[in-house]
Amino acid sequence: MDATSSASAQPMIRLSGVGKTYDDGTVAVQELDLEIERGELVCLVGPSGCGKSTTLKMINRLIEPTTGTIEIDGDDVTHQDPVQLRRSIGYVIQQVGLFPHQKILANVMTVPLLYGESKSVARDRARELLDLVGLDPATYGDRYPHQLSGGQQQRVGVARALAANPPVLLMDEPFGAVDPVVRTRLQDEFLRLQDEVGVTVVFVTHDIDEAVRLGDRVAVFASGGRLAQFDTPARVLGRPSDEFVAEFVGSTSGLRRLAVTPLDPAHIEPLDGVRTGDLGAAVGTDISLGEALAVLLRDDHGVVGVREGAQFVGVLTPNGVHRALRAALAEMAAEG
Ligand SMILES: Nc1ncnc2c1ncn2[C@@H]1O[C@H](COP(=O)(O)OP(=O)(O)OP(=O)(O)O)[C@@H](O)[C@H]1O
Repeated sequence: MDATSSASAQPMIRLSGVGKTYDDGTVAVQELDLEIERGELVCLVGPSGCGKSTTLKMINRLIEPTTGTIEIDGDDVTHQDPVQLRRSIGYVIQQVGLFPHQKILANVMTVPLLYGESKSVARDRARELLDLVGLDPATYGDRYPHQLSGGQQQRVGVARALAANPPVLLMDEPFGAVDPVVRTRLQDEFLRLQDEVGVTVVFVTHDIDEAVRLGDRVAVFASGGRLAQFDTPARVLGRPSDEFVAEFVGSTSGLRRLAVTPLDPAHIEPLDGVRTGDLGAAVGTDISLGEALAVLLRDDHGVVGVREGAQFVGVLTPNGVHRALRAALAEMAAEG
């Protein structure tokens, strides 16, 4: 095995036996073991005060653990210079922390400049990043932070955190302060962006809907910093590991689970005889069952086109979706 393959075989972030007891005796995190793969998006979720933020801040050493070790890409973070470490890890928080007296472009440029890039390289990089987060640099670059909406400021925060090309991005309730509609849009955009950039993300939220929507895996914390379950969204919702998780994910977990259950292609029906011009809405083949149901309910045509790229490959009908729902619900019931 060469150096590259052994490096990529290990998790990007590994917490082993990590604990934090604050000076006043508060146990914020207990004996935490967590391994996060390269390119994975892991959500830490749980009720207020269960140790999510403390865990996140131990990864970039804003807080020192009392016990255990934390490795990033195989290197123990406690052996690294904290300032250097923090520069190499992106960090996005709810209070974006943009410099109020600097224009947006200058705000994003700070990071490449800090790394010793020339002004012109830093400016190009900042423009590219603003574009990446969906803000036209020509429109927004010359504005000051207070001239942007909360959601737009949050995007700038994400752009700035990505400016150093960090392998790891830590996010603490980044979309917590924006209204639900903007929040959903930011979540969608962020998922696309994360896919494109391939960065490993640890994302703190107290909102189970946000966690199952974004996370490849979800770590559910119980109070006292106990990790109650670490699993895929579908399994956390479908097979909670204990009473606490079951209660936390709530009684609507069946519905939530549909949102993370992919539509089985077996339930897409052939196009036979349907003129694509007659189809109202169209969806992709990677749609979730929950979305399929929602689109069908919204659309008055009763038939929704399914596209792969530009090509129509079939249709969704109320019958097909009904069959898919029954199959998925039966599977959930069988899993108990
Ligand atoms: N500096 C501190 N000194 C003492 N106790 C602290 C300190 N910071 C946090 N705590 C306590 O540690 C526990 C975990 O806090 P933490 O902020 O990690 O929780 P959280 O899950 O992120 O909560 P929230 O969702 O409310 O932000 C809480 O009981 C909190 O009161």
